[in-house]
Amino acid sequence: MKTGRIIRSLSGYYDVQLADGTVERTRARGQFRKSKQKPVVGDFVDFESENDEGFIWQIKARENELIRPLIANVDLAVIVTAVRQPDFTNNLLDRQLVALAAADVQPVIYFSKLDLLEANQRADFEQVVQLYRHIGYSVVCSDQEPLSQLKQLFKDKVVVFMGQTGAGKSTLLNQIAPELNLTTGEVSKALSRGKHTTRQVSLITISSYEAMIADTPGFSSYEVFDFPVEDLADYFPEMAAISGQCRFRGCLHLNEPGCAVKAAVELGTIAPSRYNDYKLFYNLIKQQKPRYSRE
Ligand SMILES: Nc1nc2c(ncn2[C@@H]2O[C@H](COP(=O)(O)OP(=O)(O)OP(=O)(O)O)[C@@H](O)[C@H]2O)c(=O)[nH]1
Ligand SMILES: [Zn+2]
Repeated sequence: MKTGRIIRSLSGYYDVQLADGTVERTRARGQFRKSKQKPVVGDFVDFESENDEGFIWQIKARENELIRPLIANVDLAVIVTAVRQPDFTNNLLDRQLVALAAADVQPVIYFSKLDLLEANQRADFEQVVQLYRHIGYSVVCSDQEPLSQLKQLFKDKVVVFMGQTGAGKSTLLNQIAPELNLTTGEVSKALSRGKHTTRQVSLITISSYEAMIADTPGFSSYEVFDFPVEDLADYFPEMAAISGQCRFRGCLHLNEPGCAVKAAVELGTIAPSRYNDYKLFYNLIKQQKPRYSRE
């Protein structure tokens, strides 16, 4: 029996990479389908394979799992966020941060197109950069030697890229891995194929970064929030850090007296934009059809 990580799946076959870097082809047992457990790219599996034939016998427990693209055990997600074309909005970035936190995937914020800002606009935008850094997020700016910073963050990690169309995902990926040769400036083929066909994500080793990169972008802003509304504050790190100081356990930080979060907003230690997005997302989740109940 061998153990490795699935890096690609193609019509019933899986390419599994072993610790020494070699790749072997194998298949999933029929039994997985019956139990609704299906191996996905990123999974660690025990398998057998000889001359490209054999079976996966066991899927190891997953650290996390993204649905679009379907991939398991992701270490980092780079949220590519343009400051212009399209214009930056806190809402979109916070949405993606919340979605990643709910999926238990560590985010990296990458601000692209900073070169399009005039000097005074760039100085103003630094407040946004500092706001997110202060919360504790890793923030990389396109005009501050981004590649060397990303290199440090990516080491030994499995990385997925996400972000709005036109945000600059392909452009950034081309800088990191020119060998991928992605088309930019239009809906790039390599990155968008996943939306319309059954083509699956592959994990590609980028040796100069000592990292593996998913060649299909991750979910973007249009996700519904797929968790109970009571969990929302957990996904705002600066709120989660102080919610224990609220007078009431289970405080939703809306109208409750003695709310430490609201006090922090008034003091300015929590940014109004973040708290507004919290309230906005709270209402959005409330309006969604209830898929979770806590009874
Ligand atoms: N000035 C400037 N333009 C950029 C930057 N990054 C990307 N662009 C441009 O923005 C446009 C969109 O970039 P892409 O890399 O194709 O964006 P994408 O996120 O891959 O877009 P989709 O493939 O539609 O998802 C292209 O014309 C790029 O040349 C940047 O840092 N500065
Ligand atoms: Zn509270």
